Amino acid sequence: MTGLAQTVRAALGQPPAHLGVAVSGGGDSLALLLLLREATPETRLHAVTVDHDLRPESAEEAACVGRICAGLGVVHRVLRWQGWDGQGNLQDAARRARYGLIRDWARGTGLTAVALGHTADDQAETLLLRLARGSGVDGLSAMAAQRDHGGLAWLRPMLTLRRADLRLYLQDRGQVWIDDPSNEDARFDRVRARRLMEAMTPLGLTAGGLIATAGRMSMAREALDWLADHAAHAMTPDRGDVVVDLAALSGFPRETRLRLLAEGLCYVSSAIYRPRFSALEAADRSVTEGRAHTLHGVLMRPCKAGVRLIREYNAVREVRAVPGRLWDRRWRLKGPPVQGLEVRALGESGLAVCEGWRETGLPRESLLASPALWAGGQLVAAPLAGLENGWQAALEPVAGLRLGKSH
Ligand SMILES: Nc1ncnc2c1ncn2[C@@H]1O[C@H](COP(=O)(O)OP(=O)(O)OP(=O)(O)O)[C@@H](O)[C@H]1O
Repeated sequence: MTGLAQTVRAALGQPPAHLGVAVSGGGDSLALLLLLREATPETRLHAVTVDHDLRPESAEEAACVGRICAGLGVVHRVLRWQGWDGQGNLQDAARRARYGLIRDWARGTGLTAVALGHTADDQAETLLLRLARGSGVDGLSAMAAQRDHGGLAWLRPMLTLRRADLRLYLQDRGQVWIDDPSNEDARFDRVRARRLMEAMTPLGLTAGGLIATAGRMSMAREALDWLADHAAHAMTPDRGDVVVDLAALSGFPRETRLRLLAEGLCYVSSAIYRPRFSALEAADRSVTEGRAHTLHGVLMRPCKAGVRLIREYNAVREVRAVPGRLWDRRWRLKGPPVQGLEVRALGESGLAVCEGWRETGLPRESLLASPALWAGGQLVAAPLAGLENGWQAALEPVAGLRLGKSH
């Protein structure tokens, strides 16, 4: 077995019997395919290519990956992106769509893990781009060799391998790869970062050095996570809100408090991304001085115990869902099957109908932004405000939060 294949094998640990491999046809992911074949002969590989249909050649390129796979005896599937809806940034939309398509395909195929071809060079470029954004320890940390998300294990077994070595490996085997012209397009930050790195080498600022930094940042992140775990008792979820005991957090470093605050905000707003560090610092200043603050769609209101994090009514005023489906990405109302009902925020008009709301012990602001069931303008149920009518509100916080886990 070659040295590269040994590294891949070691990074995989115990490889599954069936493994998905995301192959764009570029040098990195083709090397991944060949290395996995060499490193894990007992594993059955299932290759997949997403055709983003953004360039005229893309369909032929996907078919070319199919031919390479056929030559290697590996099953291959092409998934086609249905196109961009014009929202946000095209690159980002394509990337999200790619992960979504691969996830659905993997689940449908019965796979539990998918391997990706990220390399040490990708890590170094990412670190450079994050530095430009002023990222902290989390953003500067190395990518994880395994990340569990969406019911799948996403494996990156080539994180310590260099792109140039992978190219040599392919050349030695006479294996050609597809050069995506966007890899040379200086409109993309990543391409500029790659070029910049070459220019910085004489300064001693090399990919190797950046990767070492990313590795140390990962260790620092582990330490900070450990501290946050030990301070998490100061954050008590309460029916969708979070009550922060500021006194219990007082002995902890500021970073720990900010980390937990960010997590509390994500828990309440069901946001996947954390607020910007500078915004978080401003919010922390306000609440420690006993002032209310609004951030990330969350109202931070002083209370007896410290601060209560409450979903901001304005952020959910327009949010609607069919009963049984997720509302505000975290609440699910469950009840008898009835046609023509809709989930919306309770709001002022709804709260006026809930006579017993004070007995719930929840503040008015929390109830205004709580999920309620409506038949047109008629309130049918508001479980959090004490009007149940056979309906229950179940909370499903976004995955991966410490608060969701510990309570
Ligand atoms: N069109 C594609 N079809 C299948 N797999 C792909 C495709 N594009 C990328 N991949 C997979 O993703 C890996 C990383 O590629 P790339 O860095 O371009 O993607 P990214 O998803 O934008 O990266 P990141 O996750 O770092 O943002 C590739 O090595 C390959 O395994």
